[in-house]
Order: sequence, then C-alpha cells, then structure tokens
Amino acid sequence: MRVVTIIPTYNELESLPITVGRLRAAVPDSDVLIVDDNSPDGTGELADKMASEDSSIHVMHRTGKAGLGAAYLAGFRWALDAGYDVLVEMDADGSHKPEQLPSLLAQIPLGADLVIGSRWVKGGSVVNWPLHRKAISRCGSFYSRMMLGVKLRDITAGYRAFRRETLEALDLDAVDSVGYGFQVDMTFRVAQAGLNIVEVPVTFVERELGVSKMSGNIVVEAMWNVTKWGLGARWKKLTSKK
Ligand SMILES: Nc1nc2c(ncn2[C@@H]2O[C@H](COP(=O)(O)OP(=O)(O)O[C@H]3O[C@H](CO)[C@@H](O)[C@H](O)[C@@H]3O)[C@@H](O)[C@H]2O)c(=O)[nH]1
Repeated sequence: MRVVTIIPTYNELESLPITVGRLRAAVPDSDVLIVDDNSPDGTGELADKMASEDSSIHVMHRTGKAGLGAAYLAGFRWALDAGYDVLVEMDADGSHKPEQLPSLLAQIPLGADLVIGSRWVKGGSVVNWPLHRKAISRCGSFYSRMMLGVKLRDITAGYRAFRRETLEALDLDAVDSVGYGFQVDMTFRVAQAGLNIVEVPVTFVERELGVSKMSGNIVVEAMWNVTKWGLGARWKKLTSKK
C-alpha cells in the first residue's frame, strides 16, 4: 500500500518541520507532499530544503493563497498521477497527531473507502479549543448531518485517509468549496457515491504555533453550501418520484 500524506501550508514555518518529523517517525512508509501557497514567511523554501534532504518528501508550489480545498485538490491530482494507493489529509500545525495515523490507515484493508479521524465519536476529543470553536464544529456537523442525511459525527473533520479508487470515483473538477465546506463537500460526495465511510476516534490538539486561517467567510461559505446541497438533494428526490 503506497501512502502519501498531503500537508497544505500557508505560513507554517515553525510547525511544519515538527509535524513532518513526527510523521516520518510515526509512519516511515508514508511519503509526504507539502502543498504551499507561496507563504510569505518562507514555508515553501523550508519545504524545498526538507525535500532536498529526504527523497520521500515532495513539494508543490502554488502562486498564491487559494484556500485549503484548492490546495488539497491539486495535491490529490498529483498523488493520483504518481500512483499512490492511499491519500491522507493532514494539517501542518500538529492538530492532527501523526502518531494516530496508523489507526486511520488500519481501516483501509478492512474495507473503508474514506476514513475520518473523528473528534466527536466515542474516544475522540479536542484539546485546548475555546468554547466557540467547539460550538462551531459541533453545530456545523449537526447541521450538515440534518441537511445532508449523512449519518456521521464529524463531517467537517480535516484528518482523513482516502482510498485512491474513492477519489477516482468522484468528479473532482466539480468541487469548488474552500474551507470547512470542502471537507463537508467531499464527505457528501463520497456518501452519495454509496461508498463506505468509517470514523475512528482521534484527539485534535489546537495549534500552539502560528495562527488558524479559519474565518467568518469560511463558516458562512460552509453553511450556505450545506443548505444548497441539502435542498438540491431533496428537490432531486422529489422530482425523480414524479
Ligand atoms: N496551501 C494552503 N494551505 C492552507 C490554506 N489555508 C489553510 N491552509 C493550511 O491548512 C491547514 C489547516 O488550516 P488551519 O487554518 O489551521 O485550519 P483550522 O481552522 O484549524 O481547521 C481545521 O479544522 C477544521 C475542522 O475543525 C477542518 O475543516 C479543516 O480542514 C482543518 O483541519 C494548515 O496546515 C494550514 O496551513 C491555503 O489557502 N492554502
């Protein structure tokens, strides 16, 4: 099983080497793809240096900040072309513990098409999150579950492992969401394709270095899209019955 862990970065100079070091120690067999959006703090140059010292680390440079969703889509395309069997999504800031990746990967041979590292299933948790982030995440997952009929606890989670065939089954060109909405969008598409989504408990640790790129716009985008997708799916169901 050839695994690649895709790490999108925007201004992650301090966090990136720590996270990649932990990942290499925890899952030495996983290659790494860093997708940098021309970070002003020099993260891209640091990533190049790391790649020059370790042939399992690859770097994709993009011209400017275009959002986490766009970075992942570019990373997916590169990794599919390169022939990887499993594509992992991981934040650069250490909030997704690399030491927990083996528990996500273990689900792939058992038949999972998408594995979600879930904060809100039994055994999952969040460390050091302010109350408002907990509320946004829980409400976002609850609203998405209600609107989309996807029976998962943590639909917005960003710690994931995709089987390559799962991504090949989707129309990636049609995905245009940027923030939280991207994770919900991908989950909804995988669920609609009738594929097997498995949640495993993880501990999400709030970053200690750098700053989150979460913004009000990203939350509004997600809510708007979820409403649109949910109503669209209901309308489709209604009109196909006639
Ligand atoms: N290349 C690139 N990377 C980006 C961009 N925006 C964010 N990133 C990178 O994406 C990762 C997550 O960004 P954060 O800003 O730390 O995200 P967060 O608010 O903590 O959100 C996390 O949790 C959400 C659910 O609670 C998830 O939906 C989200 O995917 C992420 O895992 C980090 O590695 C960050 O550098 C961008 O425009 N371009």
